[in-house]
Amino acid sequence: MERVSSTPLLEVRDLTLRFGGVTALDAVGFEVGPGELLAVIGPNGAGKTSIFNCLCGVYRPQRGTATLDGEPLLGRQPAAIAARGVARTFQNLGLFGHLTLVENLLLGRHHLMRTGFFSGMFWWGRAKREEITHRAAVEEIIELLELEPYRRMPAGMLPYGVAKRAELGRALAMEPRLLLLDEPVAGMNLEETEDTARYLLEVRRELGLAMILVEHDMSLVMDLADRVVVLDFGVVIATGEPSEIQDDPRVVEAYLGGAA
Ligand SMILES: Nc1ncnc2c1ncn2[C@@H]1O[C@H](COP(=O)(O)OP(=O)(O)OP(=O)(O)O)[C@@H](O)[C@H]1O
Repeated sequence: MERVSSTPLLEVRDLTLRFGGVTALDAVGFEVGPGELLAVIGPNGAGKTSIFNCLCGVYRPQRGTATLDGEPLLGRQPAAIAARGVARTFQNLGLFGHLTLVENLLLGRHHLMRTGFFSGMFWWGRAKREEITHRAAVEEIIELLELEPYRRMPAGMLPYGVAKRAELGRALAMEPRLLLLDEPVAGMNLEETEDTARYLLEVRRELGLAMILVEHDMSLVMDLADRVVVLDFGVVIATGEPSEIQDDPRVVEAYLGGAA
C-alpha cells in the first residue's frame, strides 16, 4: 500500500525506558504519517502500552525523542500533551460512569474551552455561544459513531461494546491530531469487533486522523493497518506492511516463543 505522506506527523527515535533492571523499551524508533494507521503488536509484556505511556507523558523515558509535527512531546505533562493533539483510548475505559454520554464527550473537550465557570457567569453571551459550538461538535461525533440512542444514558450503564465506542468518541471529542487506540476490541465478541473496525474506518475516512493501534486481535490489525511495528522484549524486531510482517520469520518466532 502507498504511504500517505513522506513527512511524518509523529517521529519517535531511540525511545528507551527502564524500570529498575527491566528494559521495557530499548531504542525504539518509528514514524506515523498524516492519516496513517500504524499498528504496534507484540507478545504480552513486549512494551506496547509503555510506548503509549511515554507518548502521553505518564512515563518519563530515560532516553529518546518523540516529536509531533516537529514539536517535542516528551518531558511535558499529560494535559499539555493532550492539548497538543494526542488523544488516547484506554483498555479499561476512561469514562465517568455517573455522567451521561454527552457529558463525557463534553468533558473530552475541556481543554478546548476558553470560558471558565466565573467568566461564564459574567460573560454569559460568549459562554453561551461557546457551549453551543462544543455541543454541536459533540453531536457530530455522536452521529458519526451512531450513538444517538445512548446520549442521555449514564456511561456506567452502557452495554460494553457501546461503552468502548463512547470511549472512542471521548477521545475524538478532543479533536486530536494523533489518536492512540489501546486494544479497542479487547473483550468484544465477533460482531462487536466487526462493528468497531467499521467505525474506525469511518473515523479515518471522515476525519483523516493518524492513529496508532495496539491490539492483540491479528485479523483486525491485518485489515486496518497501513504498516505494523513488531515489538519483542522492548525491541523493534520488524516494521512493514501487514503482508510483509505476516511471513517474517522473526515475527513468527516471537509469537511462537510467547505462546510456548
Ligand atoms: N509501572 C511499571 N513498573 C514496573 N515495570 C513495568 C511498569 N510498566 C511496565 N512495566 C514492565 O515493562 C514491560 C513492558 O510492559 P508493557 O505493559 O508496556 O507491555 P505490553 O506489550 O503492553 O503488554 P500487554 O500486551 O500484556 O499489555 C513489562 O516487563 C512490564 O512488566
